[in-house]
Amino acid sequence: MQVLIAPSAAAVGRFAAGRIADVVRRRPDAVLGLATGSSPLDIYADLARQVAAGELDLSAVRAFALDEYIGLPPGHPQSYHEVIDREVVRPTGMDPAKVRVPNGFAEDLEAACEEFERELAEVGPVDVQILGVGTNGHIGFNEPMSSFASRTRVKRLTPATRQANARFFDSIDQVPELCLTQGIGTVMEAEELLLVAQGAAKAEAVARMVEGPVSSSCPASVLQFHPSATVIVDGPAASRLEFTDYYERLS
Ligand SMILES: N[C@@H]1[C@@H](O)[C@H](O)[C@@H](COP(=O)(O)O)O[C@@H]1O
Repeated sequence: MQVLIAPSAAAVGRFAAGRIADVVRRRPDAVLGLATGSSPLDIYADLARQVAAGELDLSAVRAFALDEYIGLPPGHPQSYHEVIDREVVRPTGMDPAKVRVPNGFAEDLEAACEEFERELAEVGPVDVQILGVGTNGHIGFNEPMSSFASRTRVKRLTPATRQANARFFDSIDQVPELCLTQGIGTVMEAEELLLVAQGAAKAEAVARMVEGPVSSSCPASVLQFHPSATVIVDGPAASRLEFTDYYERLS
């Protein structure tokens, strides 16, 4: 695992976007793994800036989102389908026909998970998977105690995650209780994992992920087993790390 400490939250996004842009310049139809949440927003903003400046073309990229709420109607502004469209696809000029989000509104959710996995197997592997980390160490919506072998499936959100995501809704009652998420086994098949975290609220999760034992009590710790995982954090998110001499500081 490579750990990089960036001088600011914005620099985390800029540096991660640079890595992704390099992959797409080498392979214009690269397969990207997209994450939602606040953590990757600076990445998407920087990619959009590069596209607007004519430095990057994302129109041939294929992309798969990590997760989706169950039960939000199509078009709901907080459904991840909408979030990905609004924050990633439209600003960066990706082709919506090449972007897949698990279908949380399917009548048969198991079949929707199988179809998502089938398509990922056909188009994949994912070249670069973008990840954030929850304060409880979750990746995607793989909450603590998720199996490291898990595939795309229905999961129940923990009260802590519903509370953390309530800021995107009018009240916590509106936050769905169930979701679809790529499994940890699914995520680990990506060629490269790029996890970003900013702010002191993530410091403990970052320390457990990077320096703690590999355990499903902190799902993100599985990144220690990935052959090509990079964690990019700002100073506050790095503040609980003990072995900082071993990590690279970006300038
Ligand atoms: N499902 C998402 C994750 O993909 C995200 O990485 C994490 C952290 O969110 P944030 O980046 O907003 O802190 O929790 C959310 O619930």
